[in-house]
Amino acid sequence: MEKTSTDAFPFTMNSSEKQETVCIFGTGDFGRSLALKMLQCGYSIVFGSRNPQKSSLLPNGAEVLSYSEAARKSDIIIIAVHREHYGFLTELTEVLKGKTLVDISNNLKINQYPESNAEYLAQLVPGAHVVKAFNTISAWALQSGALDANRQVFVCGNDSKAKQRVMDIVRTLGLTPLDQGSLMAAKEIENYPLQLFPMWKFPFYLSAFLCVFFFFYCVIRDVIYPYVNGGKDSTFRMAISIPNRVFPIAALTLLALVYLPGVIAAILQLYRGTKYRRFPDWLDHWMLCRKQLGLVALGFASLHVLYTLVIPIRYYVRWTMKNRTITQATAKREDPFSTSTAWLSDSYVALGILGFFLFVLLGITSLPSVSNTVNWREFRFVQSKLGYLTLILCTAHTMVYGGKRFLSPSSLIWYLPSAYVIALIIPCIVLVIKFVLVLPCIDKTLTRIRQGWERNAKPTLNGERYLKQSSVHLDSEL
Ligand SMILES: Cc1cc2nc3c(=O)[nH]c(=O)nc-3n(C[C@H](O)[C@H](O)[C@H](O)COP(=O)(O)OP(=O)(O)OC[C@H]3O[C@@H](n4cnc5c(N)ncnc54)[C@H](O)[C@@H]3O)c2cc1C
Ligand SMILES: NC(=O)C1=CN([C@@H]2O[C@H](COP(=O)(O)OP(=O)(O)OC[C@H]3O[C@@H](n4cnc5c(N)ncnc54)[C@H](OP(=O)(O)O)[C@@H]3O)[C@@H](O)[C@H]2O)C=CC1
Ligand code: HEM
Ligand SMILES: [Fe+3]
Repeated sequence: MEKTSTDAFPFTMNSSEKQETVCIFGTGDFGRSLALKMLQCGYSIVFGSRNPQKSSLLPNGAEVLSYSEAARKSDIIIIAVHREHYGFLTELTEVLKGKTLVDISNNLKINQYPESNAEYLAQLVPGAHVVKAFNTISAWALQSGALDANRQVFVCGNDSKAKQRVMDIVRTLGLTPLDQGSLMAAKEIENYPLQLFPMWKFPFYLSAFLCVFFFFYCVIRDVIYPYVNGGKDSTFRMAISIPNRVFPIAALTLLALVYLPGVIAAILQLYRGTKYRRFPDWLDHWMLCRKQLGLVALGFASLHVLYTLVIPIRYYVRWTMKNRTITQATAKREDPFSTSTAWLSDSYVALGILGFFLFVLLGITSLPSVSNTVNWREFRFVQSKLGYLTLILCTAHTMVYGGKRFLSPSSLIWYLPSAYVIALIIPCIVLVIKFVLVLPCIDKTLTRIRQGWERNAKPTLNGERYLKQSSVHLDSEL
């Protein structure tokens, strides 16, 4: 279908509305940036200011009046003033009656006040329609146009017409309005810009713990043990060898922890015989940050691949190979070619490559621009089915890497097994339980539960089942 020029923009104002006048209270950073952007988009702007004569640096074309005069010029007023300075608005109650006030304010810390700034504004000026918007956009981004970070503008308000008008303005500015409902949502919207990677905390802390634990574990086995038992200085291993153990082990462990909650969820649902009971908080939170866990795991796996690529150029590897060649030459001995070793080493590398390929595919599908193009079944197929295949390949890669040394007593050092053996524990548990869950007899019951069947549902007169009156309590058993 031929795209006409008007379709090029998601939303354009027709010429009569072009001159819509919008009033902005406050000639500070945000007021000025927003005014500039709105003037560029065809609005006419009138500022309300404490000192109209003194206001400088204002965009050309914007009028500056006192607050009360400016309020008379438009029925939509954007309050670009800090909440602490809202007091003067009570004197304007009459002139603001029936008008739309847009609260854009943020606070310095989460839940700084008992009520949201928008609800506070609504209390100060009860006759006006308060709409929350723009607080997630920075003045700088508005001015510089660098809106890549976040184009989303969360909007909420009790009056749907007023909210719609604000959303139209948001669209005209090339931003994406997200209706969050009534003014009760304002508190969450105000807390949003103050959060710092809320879903990344657990994955980051867990990764840090895994790296530190396995680093020291490998130092004990690879540096301290040879030193204590032979005075050998292997500290150089801390540069590449040990990180190239820690990173892949962290990747494999985190990958397994991405799929463990789904397995626990399934066991819980089977045990309870229903899906209508909430998961315990720790499991809910764990499930909600699987994406972050998976992406951190992919990061570690990528590091491992990079470290592995440099193995052949390392001085220590080249010295060892040269030395081994000279030793054989002087001893006139040639190590026989071992097909099984060749098989083992090529297979584990091949498994690693395939596992990493799928790992990257999981990462790509989690990009919003990609996940928005697939439906939920396709998304689940990649994330769940191919996700498990990734876990199987990476686990197999690690097992075959161990090869003949795997679980052999000779690889114990001070009774400590090789680090990769420990890394295999969680993935193997997940895969074994998953294998049991997909057995037809169990899978059939689980599927029925997930389709709404309940083990203890009481039958009713007309034979229909209705849900057990299990109130949705938090299940504190676990
Ligand atoms: C690189 C990488 C990127 C990733 N990106 C994403 C991503 O973008 N988005 C994402 O979600 N995951 C992402 N993941 C994590 C993981 O791939 C998905 O969460 C995947 O869907 C998990 O599949 P699963 O079979 O373990 O569990 P699921 O398929 O999620 O769940 C198993 C069953 O448990 C039940 N269940 C699941 N969640 C709940 C719940 N909250 N309440 C009640 N029942 C529930 C369902 O009935 C479901 O059938 C990523 C992982 C990696 C490695
Ligand atoms: N800066 C940003 O990037 C963002 C800011 N916000 C929100 O926008 C609002 C304005 O922020 P910003 O523009 O940065 O703040 P500024 O301090 O730069 O400007 C605030 C303006 O409020 C007016 N004002 C009215 N009464 C008072 C008073 N008693 N004391 C001080 N100023 C008063 C002043 O305008 P005048 O002198 O003309 O009266 C002043 O310029 C805040 O609520 C902020 O949380 C939201 C998102 C991003
Ligand atoms: C291109 C992909 C990959 C290649 C070429 C590769 C190659 C290798 C190599 C050569 C080793 C031995 C390293 C050494 O001896 O110093 C190794 C070990 C290992 N790899 Fe990979 N790998 C790949 C992907 C992965 C992925 C995706 C994972 C897991 C998510 C993984 C997990 C491991 C683990 C746990 C070890 C054992 C580390 C140890 O204890 O020494 N690998 N890999
Ligand atoms: Fe809770």
